[in-house]
This record gives sequence, C-alpha cells and structure tokens, in this order.
Amino acid sequence: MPPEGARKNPNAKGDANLTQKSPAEFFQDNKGIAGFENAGKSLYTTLREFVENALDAAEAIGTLPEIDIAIEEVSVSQYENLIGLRAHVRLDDELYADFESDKAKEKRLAQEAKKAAKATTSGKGGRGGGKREQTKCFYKITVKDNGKGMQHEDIPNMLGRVLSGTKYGLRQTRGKFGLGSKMALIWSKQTTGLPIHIRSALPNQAFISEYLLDIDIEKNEPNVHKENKLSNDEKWHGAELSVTIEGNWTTYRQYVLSYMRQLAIVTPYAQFRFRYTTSSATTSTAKDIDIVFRRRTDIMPALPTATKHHPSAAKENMLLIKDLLSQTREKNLVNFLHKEFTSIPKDLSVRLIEELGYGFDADMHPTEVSDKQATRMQQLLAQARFDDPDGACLSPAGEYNLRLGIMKELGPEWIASFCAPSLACGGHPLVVEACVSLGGRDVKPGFNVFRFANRIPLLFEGGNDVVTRCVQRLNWGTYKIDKNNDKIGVFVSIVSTKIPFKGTSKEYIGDENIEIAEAVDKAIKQCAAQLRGKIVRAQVQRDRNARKKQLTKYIPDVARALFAMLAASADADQPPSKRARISGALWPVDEKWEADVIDQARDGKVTEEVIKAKLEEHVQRSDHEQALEFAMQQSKEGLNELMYLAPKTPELEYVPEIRSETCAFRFLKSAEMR
Ligand SMILES: Nc1ncnc2c1ncn2[C@@H]1O[C@H](COP(=O)(O)OP(=O)(O)OP(=O)(O)O)[C@@H](O)[C@H]1O
Repeated sequence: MPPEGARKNPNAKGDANLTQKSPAEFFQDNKGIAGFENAGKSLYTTLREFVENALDAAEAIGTLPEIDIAIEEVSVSQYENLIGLRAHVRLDDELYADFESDKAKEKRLAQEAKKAAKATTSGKGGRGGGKREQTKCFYKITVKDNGKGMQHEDIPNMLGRVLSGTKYGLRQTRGKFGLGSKMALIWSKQTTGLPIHIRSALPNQAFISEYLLDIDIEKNEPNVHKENKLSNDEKWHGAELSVTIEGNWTTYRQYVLSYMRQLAIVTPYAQFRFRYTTSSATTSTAKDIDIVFRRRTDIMPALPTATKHHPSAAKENMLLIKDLLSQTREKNLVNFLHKEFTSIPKDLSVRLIEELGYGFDADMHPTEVSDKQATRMQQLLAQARFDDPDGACLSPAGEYNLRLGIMKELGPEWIASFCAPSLACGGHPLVVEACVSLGGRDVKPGFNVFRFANRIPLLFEGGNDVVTRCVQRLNWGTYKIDKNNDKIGVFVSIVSTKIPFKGTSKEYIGDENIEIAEAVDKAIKQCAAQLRGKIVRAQVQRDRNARKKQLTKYIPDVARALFAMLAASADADQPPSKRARISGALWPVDEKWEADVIDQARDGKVTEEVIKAKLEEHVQRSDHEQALEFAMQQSKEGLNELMYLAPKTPELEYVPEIRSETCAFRFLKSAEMR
C-alpha cells in the first residue's frame, strides 16, 4: 500500500509501490524534524520562525528592529465562527467521546479528591484532571515588523511553497532552509484549516500588499484566497503575518517567555513587545501578559556579507567543484580557483594547477574540465592546506552587546567575556563568543546555560549540545567557582554562514565537531580565567576588610590603655629608664622620645583622642600599602581593568592614550586585547 497522501506510480507496468511525494507532503508527514511535534511545541516554533524572519528582515535594511508579537487565545466557539460553523448544541450526549455517566463522574471525582489529598500530604502537588482527553486550544499568532517587506508578486511563493526563500546563499542569516513559515502554514491547515494572513510593504512603497493564502500540500503550491493592494498612507514598511493554529499555551508558556528574554539578551538593539491575551469568552484577564523588552542600544552589529566557499568544503561536498565549474563566469582555471573560493591567492592557485599535473593548465577554460578531472580537483582541494576563512563576512553578537544584554536582563554581580578568532568548520567561517557571569536575578545556583546560534536562542536538546557538554567537562574548581552553589551563567554565541545544526528545527549543535568543541571550550575557559582573577581579588579584599575591621575594633581600648599608662608615668614623675617601657610600632624604645611623649601627655598635647587618631591612621596606611602590593603582584602594569565601549562608527579613530595623575585610559581594538 502506498503511504497516505503519496501518489502511485503512473506507469501501469512498474512496481505498484513506487510513489512520489512533494516536499510539502514530506514535511507534513515529518513535522517533528522541523520542530512541530505537538501542539505546544508547534505554538512555540511558529512564534519563533515568525520572529526570526522579522529580525532578519529589519537587519537586512540596517533598521533597528521593532517587533510586535501577539498570541490571542481563540475559544472553540470563536473558532467555529471563524470557520463558518455555528456552535452546535449537542442532542445526543452519549455519542461523544467525552461523555461520562453520572456514576462514572462520581467515581472519577472521588478518585481525584483522593489523589489531590495524597499529593498535598506528600508535598508534590498535583495537576488534577485525571485521564480525560483535554479539549483543544486554538491561538492566533501575529508578528509585525519594520523590516524590508516582500515584493507583492513574490509573497505567494515565499510563504506558500515549501523550500523557497531568499536566504540560501553563503551569508549568515537566522533563516536558512526556506521552510519555517510554511511549516506554520501546514500546521494551521492541518489543525484549524485556516489560511495565513499577510500584509507587507517595501520601503517607500505606496501600497500595502495583502494576501490570504494557504498551501496545496500535494502540489507544493500556494493557493491564494484573497489578494489586495491597500493604500499605505502611514508609509509603513515591513511585514505582518498572522496564523490561527492549535497550540498549548499552558505547557509552553515558560519556553516562550524564556525565548523572548534570551532574544532580548542577544539582540539588545531590538525592541520587542510581547502580548498574550486570553479569550474574553472563556477566562478572566488575569492571565494576560503585556511585556516590552526595551531597546538598550542603538548600535547594531555590522551586517553580514555574502562570501565564497572555502576550499575545504570540497571534503564534504563531492559535487561542489562540478557545480561551480558549470556556473562560473571565469575564463581560465587560475582565476576560477582564485575567484570562486576564499583563501586561494593567485600564486597559490598557480601552484595548485601545477600540482594537478597532466591534462591541466592555467589557461584552460573551466567548461573544458572533464568529470574525471573535476574529481581530481576535488581530491586536491580536500587534501591541501589553506588559511582559515576570514570571519569578516560574519556578524557576531559582539562582546559589548552580549554584556549589555546580560547586564540588562540578569544583572549579574560579575561578568567576563571572550571572542575567539574565526575558524573553518566544513568550509564555513565560524566565530565563537562567550560570556560567563556569576550571580544575578532569576539565576538558580549551579549552571545556567544560554546557547545562541546565528543570534537565535536555542532552548531544546540542551543535554546533547556542544556548549552544555563543554560546561559539564570543565573543572570549575580550578577557577575558584563552586559549580553547585554559585549562580553561574554561561552564554555562548556561535555565528557562521552555515551552523551545523542537528535537524531542520535548529535546536542544537552536536558535540562531535572537534573544531567547534575546542573553540567553545577555549572561550569558556578564557572567561572562567578572567573571573578567577576577580574572585581572587575579591577574596583578598574581603580578608583585608576583615583584618581592618578587627584592628579598628580594638583601637578605642588600646588607645585608652596606652593613655592610662602614659598618664600614670607622667604622674609618677620618675626618670624614663625606671618607668615601665612602652613599646610597639608607634613608640620605638628610645628614652628621649619616651620622655618627650610623657611630657606632651602631661601638657595635654597627647590625649586618648590623639592616640586613637594615630592608630586609625596607621591601620588605614598599612591597608593601602597591602592593596598596592597585591595589585602590583597581580599585574605588571598595576591595576588594570578592561572596559567595553561601543564604537560610534565601524572605523573608530583611536586616541593613543589619555593620562592623568591617578590613571591612564588606553583604547584597544578587541583584537589587541588578546
Ligand atoms: N517578516 C518577513 N519580512 C520579509 N521577508 C520575509 C518575512 N518572513 C518571511 N520572509 C521571506 O520568506 C522567505 C521564506 O521564509 P521561511 O520562514 O519559510 O524560510 P527562511 O526564513 O528562508 O528559512 P528557515 O526555514 O530556515 O526559517 C524568507 O526567506 C524571506 O525571504
């Protein structure tokens, strides 16, 4: 039997089991690989796909993103109205799966009461509700942005055809597969049957495109219900997408809110408004949410740029050379290698062609290369050594932005950051940045791992992710961090032209890629080492404070006792040598000096108050001396603290040094700080 939804072999003579499926059918049957495994997760993934498209769209035109996200609960009767069904009053209750006889109801309630009582005494808490099937919940999700919008004619294909999009090239973007919003549409079609509503306008466009469309899953084609051009008096640009789907807010509420919070950390230059509204027909408004994650900076990371393949990509893709040879505009092999790849300067290109040997020459036209010769080229590129790709085409979150986001959302006591140099991963440039923080709001004791890939927060499959594995392997004790009791925040952001996600739902990066694992490990260790320095300094400071406090505590008693001895000596009026000697750091044993002090005590110049002030001054001075000595030991240059300032322009004019009597400011580019 051919699987459901697949078409049989049209050739009557062939195998009756041979069937074809469209990409839309494939993803409909395998929704889980795209993050649509159940109602709750589908709600989360739909929101996420729309928000990430919105961010990509705003950043693409260099606009500070302003994104409105709304989830509205839709009651069953509202839903029935939407699909044109009138709410049905049941005639025969016993026909329905949720029917319960009076006796069965009584029994269930008694059992539930028993369970609830048990849960209260065991302190575990219960959800109640028994086994009865839950009623379906529907939600309308709307995301509006101020991005680049979409061409009127392109909208049906962009949002109604699986595997179509504008982000397939070699450029860092959040989206990649041309799938996300279509999966939301397939899910809405399957669960509510309602189409997607789109409004969009390009910058300076006089009209707003409006579409109501769904997808013909069998043909993988858009199915347009309504198409309009509305006037754009407000000169708005951007997109607004709205779908009504089955979901589960109760179980995924926490994930959605964590996602929003983490997005605010990694994109502090964006402003998000998130609203959740309960259906007025069913519940009170006490569960409604309206949060604004405010923009904290106007500085956006530089836009990522498109790049070429690194030759090491030939290791993983046997067809790459053949594809490039057939598409190139270059007229000879030297230029082909030099221009179609990164990290092949012209002289290296000449050497590579010489190495290819018989049958190749520098002036050969790329179209003259046979299949066999292309395989030889592929082998050589896979084996030869090349410089790592340049990470300049990437747009990392930036240490400044990451720190700012973390400070804003968590307010930790300490924070350290590190940005590793770019590396090659499967022929793609990749940059790892990390921050480690201690303390903060809503941070539990132990590890709190925050993972970001191409500036998307990753919330699921944390246990399998390369970052979590590195965090678990690290010996935190050597950095004076208590992994069980300290509130440790580990933030790792990875950006690349191709993030090696496991699956299309972009949930985690595996641990088996050694280059990435090493880079993540190094970045976290660098942060931990910075924190260790701060922890040691703070410990020394605490010890000094304790010592100072202890000494200060006894000053009044010591001053009183010393003055009493001086006063007694003054009264007795004996030669100094016969008096009890007063020794110690303040009064070296010197008879003339002793006589002077006693005389001054007698004249009222040395009083208990004077002794107290001298003792206090001494404790203060020795504290400063100790602090200075420690600072000198810690750093060759004395007290030296890195601070992060956002450059006003990409190419900042660096002032060499600003000096004052007490401190000096030196401006360094981040690369110089390593
Ligand atoms: N808010 C938006 N503004 C502008 N263009 C958009 C917006 N949302 C979607 N698009 C366009 O529609 C295309 C398809 O989006 P879709 O979410 O299906 O896939 P994607 O973002 O390209 O990749 P992925 O499946 O990895 O998310 C995008 O490539 C983009 O060109």
